[in-house]
Amino acid sequence: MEAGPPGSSRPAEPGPCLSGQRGADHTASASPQSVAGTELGRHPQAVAAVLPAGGCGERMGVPTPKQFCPILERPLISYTLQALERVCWIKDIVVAVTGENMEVMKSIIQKYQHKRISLVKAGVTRHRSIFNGLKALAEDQINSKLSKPEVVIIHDAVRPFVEEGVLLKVVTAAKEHGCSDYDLEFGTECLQLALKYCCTKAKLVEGSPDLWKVTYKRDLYAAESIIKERISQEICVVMDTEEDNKHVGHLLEEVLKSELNHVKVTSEALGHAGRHLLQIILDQCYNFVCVNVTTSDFQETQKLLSMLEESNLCILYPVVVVSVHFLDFKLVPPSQKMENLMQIREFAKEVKERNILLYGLLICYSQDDQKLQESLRQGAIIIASLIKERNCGLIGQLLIA
Ligand SMILES: Nc1ccn([C@@H]2O[C@H](COP(=O)(O)OP(=O)(O)OP(=O)(O)O)[C@@H](O)[C@H]2O)c(=O)n1
Ligand SMILES: O=P(O)(O)OC[C@@H](O)[C@@H](O)[C@@H](O)CO
Repeated sequence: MEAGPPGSSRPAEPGPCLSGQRGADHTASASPQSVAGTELGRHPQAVAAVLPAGGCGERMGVPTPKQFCPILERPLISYTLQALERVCWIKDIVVAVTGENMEVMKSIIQKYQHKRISLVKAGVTRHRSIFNGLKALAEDQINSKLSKPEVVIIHDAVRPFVEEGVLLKVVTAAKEHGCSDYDLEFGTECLQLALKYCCTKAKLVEGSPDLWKVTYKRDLYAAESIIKERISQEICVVMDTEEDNKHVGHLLEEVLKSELNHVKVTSEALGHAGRHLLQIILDQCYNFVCVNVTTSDFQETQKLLSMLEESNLCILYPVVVVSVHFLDFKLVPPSQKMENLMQIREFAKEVKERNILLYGLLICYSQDDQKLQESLRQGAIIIASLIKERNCGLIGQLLIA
């Protein structure tokens, strides 16, 4: 990622920050540095980004260019766009794609509801693709919806984990710094190009370890693991009753808390028309454990699924729902219960279309405290693994603890 001015060597005067956009995704870029209140807040507009996305990904060794390779069924470039567009002071994002991938790119923008994106034709080299993006930003076209920026961030479309803090550092450096021997020594290609041919002053700023580029196939697996980890940090246990503290769902919640001590476990009842739960959904919790005890088999789970389907939560990431059912195997033979629970396969197939991964979990409810604890612990381990793996092949399966 580099910052440079489009056809001008004036220092940056970046735009105001309206940080904390509604619905902005916290998992995309969990930057601890909020830009609000920094110097960016004092200046009008002026930052744009150019994303070169016109390569063919030869080193990846697959037919699909790597920027369009799916991670959790969503193209890699969509994660990069998400990371950039949640930075409110970047006014325009110009993406350079090849003519043959223009329609693919348009459909990605539409499907994942990306905003502030313009497309230009890529060139035969990365630098030419960037140049085309810069030209679009520099042009004086009457109908152009692009505002002329004073600083342009150049960011590879295949670096999905860029954070607001590092973007801010780059933009500030573009504004403030000159060029040093150190920068020359450790310059990247773009930087060297700028130094050799432009009168632009340049500064190399330190990035974060997450800024690596997806280059080889193994990088796709690494990116997928990082994304899965980010969306697995919170679990909401949904109870089918509000008052009962001895509810077995609370016991499960306690066990989940002790088994998964790095994960935030909260609980919520579906009462009050699910208002609190709705807030949890809006706050982007991607994992739900729905405990069905006092109501009939899938009543609560179905209510939760409807709420999730109505929300926009599932557009960007697959949401995991584990429908938990308790059964005293000594009193009721599992086969009897199974018959009803088998419906889960149909539900799971339906909601998969909406990016919800539904799993079933039958926990042995023993009158013996020790045995019950053991089943709950086993249940918690299964839940943890379903959430961590997000395995589509296991949807609709009824697992037994
Ligand atoms: N003619 C090109 C070549 C590359 N890029 C983009 O530049 C970024 C970084 O380049 P690189 O990792 O080298 O991508 P590829 O050229 O696709 O990969 P490879 O070198 O393995 O073919 C990528 O987002 C890539 O799409 C581009 O916009 N136009
Ligand atoms: O070394 P690679 O060819 O993988 O990538 C080189 C460049 O595309 C990349 O590092 C730019 O982001 C910096 O100018």
